[in-house]
Amino acid sequence: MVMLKDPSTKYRRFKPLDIPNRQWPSKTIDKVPRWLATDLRDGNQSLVDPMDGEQKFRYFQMLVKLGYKEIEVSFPSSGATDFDFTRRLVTTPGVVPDDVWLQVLSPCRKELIKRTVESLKGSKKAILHLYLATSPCFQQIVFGMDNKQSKELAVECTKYARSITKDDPNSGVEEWAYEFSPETFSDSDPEFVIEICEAVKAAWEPSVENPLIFNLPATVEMSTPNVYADQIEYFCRNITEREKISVSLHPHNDRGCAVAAAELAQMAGADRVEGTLFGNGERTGNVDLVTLALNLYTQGIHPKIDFSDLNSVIDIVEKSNKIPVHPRQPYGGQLVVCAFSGSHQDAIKKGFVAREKSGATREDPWMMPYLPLDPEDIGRTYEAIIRVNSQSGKGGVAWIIKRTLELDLPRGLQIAFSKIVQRETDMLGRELLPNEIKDLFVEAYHLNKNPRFGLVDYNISTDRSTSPAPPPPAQEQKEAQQQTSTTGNKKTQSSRNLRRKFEGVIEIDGQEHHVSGTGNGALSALAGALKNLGIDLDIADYKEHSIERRGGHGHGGEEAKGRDTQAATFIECTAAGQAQKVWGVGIHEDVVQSSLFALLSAASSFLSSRPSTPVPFRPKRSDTVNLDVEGPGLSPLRQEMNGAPASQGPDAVAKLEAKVREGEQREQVNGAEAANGGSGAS
Ligand SMILES: CC(=O)SCCNC(=O)CCNC(=O)[C@H](O)C(C)(C)COP(=O)(O)OP(=O)(O)OC[C@H]1O[C@@H](n2cnc3c(N)ncnc32)[C@H](O)[C@@H]1OP(=O)(O)O
Ligand SMILES: CC(C)C(=O)C(=O)O
Repeated sequence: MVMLKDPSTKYRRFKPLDIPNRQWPSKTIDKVPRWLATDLRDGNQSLVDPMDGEQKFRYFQMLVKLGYKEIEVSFPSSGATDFDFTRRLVTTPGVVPDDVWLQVLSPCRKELIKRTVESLKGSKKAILHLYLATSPCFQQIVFGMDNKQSKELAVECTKYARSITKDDPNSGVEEWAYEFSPETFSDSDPEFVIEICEAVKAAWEPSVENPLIFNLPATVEMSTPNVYADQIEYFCRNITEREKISVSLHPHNDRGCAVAAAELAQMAGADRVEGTLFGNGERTGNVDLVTLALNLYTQGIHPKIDFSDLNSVIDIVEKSNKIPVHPRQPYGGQLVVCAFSGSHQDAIKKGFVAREKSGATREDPWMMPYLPLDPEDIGRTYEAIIRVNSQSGKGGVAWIIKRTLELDLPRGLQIAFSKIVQRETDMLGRELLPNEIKDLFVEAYHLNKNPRFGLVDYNISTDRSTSPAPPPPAQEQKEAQQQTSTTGNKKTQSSRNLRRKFEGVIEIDGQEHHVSGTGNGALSALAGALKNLGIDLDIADYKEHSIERRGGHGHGGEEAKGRDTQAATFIECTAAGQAQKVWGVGIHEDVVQSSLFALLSAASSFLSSRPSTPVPFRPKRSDTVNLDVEGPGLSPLRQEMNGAPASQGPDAVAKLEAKVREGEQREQVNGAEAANGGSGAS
């Protein structure tokens, strides 16, 4: 079987209504309709496994909690489950609030109407809902009835219903309302719909205070939504005693336009909408009440339904229906507050940064690229907004780091880290979760543990052996402003433009060593010390900001307790004479220490980026070595390391590594000798 070449022979084009002076296109929706949730009836009847009493009960309680005041709870004549459930609602004290209407559905069959009415005995507010098909297709095929017979049956059943409900003082219900649905309204002759509804109205005799509900279902959605709106406008204009009528919509979603149909039809004059949460229902479903409500909300109209915790609603709906909410479902779908693609993430991130900077409160106007609704308003978190896969760019990655670690990465570091993330997503072939990205960052920039270097102790002092320094480069101006003489965390004010001396103990690959170096500030003094180790790094970029955090990362895995302020430092280094750039990150309560950590982080990355390269020089444990002074026999090796670009190829690197290992072995022998009573001098 294939699609027809000419489908017009089989499918007739829908003939639109001729109402040339239609008003609805220039109307707007400016009020909340009456909502009727039919999840427990129309939704339930379409499930593979309809809900049991317990599931219906829990679902009902959720609908009440959300704020629905009219709930179609069952088709009581269908069997014990629905009948007993209705009885349970009516007879369990406190379950149905006084302002909530229980609605039940019955076909136009007297014995079924009677049973239906019985199920409500004892309730406060009840809506009896009868339906009868009015479209020629249904009349002819299903019922074998013409218009006249349909009208007679509708009137007869309405009169019967009236006699056992509002006209019966012993009905056992405090307040009755009546709803009639000309089923397949969307495919019915509009004039006949008016005719049958006038007859039903006359049989029921509604009042302004207690209007009759004419529910006009698109039982099957058969046309574009504007046609449905025309049909509704036609009905609203032509039905008499409009003030005694509540015009209700019941759109199904066969063409995927149920939401649009419901919205245009409200513009056309409807007062009430029937639907289900997330659109469960026959075939393609009923109109989605969540979308309708939140569409209103994002137009500044509170829908009177509280979706503040949409996730728990989804949870109950999915468990009860045994159907997952589609990841792309408007508002509720898992993916609808997420952006994977780089340019979307970038725009959203910029949007949030701008909002934060402007000091906007939660109530202030929402202006956010790609996000029509503030996810927080429906209980969804910002963390979920940006998700990272191989389509993502630096903006999204930076956003995740901002949210998880409170770090504002400089642009260059964003680019560098996003390459690391990209490599990982390409390798894994899947999305990376925020925590995985955070862990990747912590590992890449050694926030928990620097694999090669550890700052054990240090002292920054004025280097009195040298003359005042020339004007400092960018990062050192920053250092100069800090101008601290620091021992551990203690700082004292010092004079400007004096050279600094770093003296300290650095752990290198597990062994502690005394090192020293000088520079225009603490950072460059450490850089000087590293240079003496053969790691010649120039600082090309330096950024720093403070972070207020509760707990979180510190170097060496220390957890900061309580709320405290820390400094985050980002340093980009170039290896002298090479194009290679590496970033280092440091976090510490002390700003100087934070920058020293950042440099050691960069140094570690620099070495690690050169495969299997050990630290060029490894003095013995406990040796005190002033590396400002060239150690005997060290210089050639160090020079080789400095001068050996990674591009020299594996052979060159291997040779170099062999030399280094030889040197290490020599040192170990020396160390053993020293331990056995040697002088320990290098
Ligand atoms: C558009 C809608 O969603 S309408 C709601 C549909 N929901 C349900 O049907 C769920 C509950 N239904 C049921 O439990 C059963 O179908 C019952 C109890 C209503 C009827 O069961 P049965 O008597 O076994 O009939 P069955 O289901 O086989 O067929 C439906 C019958 O009702 C008739 N019928 C259908 N709609 C209506 C109506 N609105 N008014 C009167 N009769 C109707 C059909 O013509 C058919 O009659 P027939 O047996 O004389 O041909
Ligand atoms: C009973 C009616 C309202 C119905 O469910 C429909 O037409 O879809």
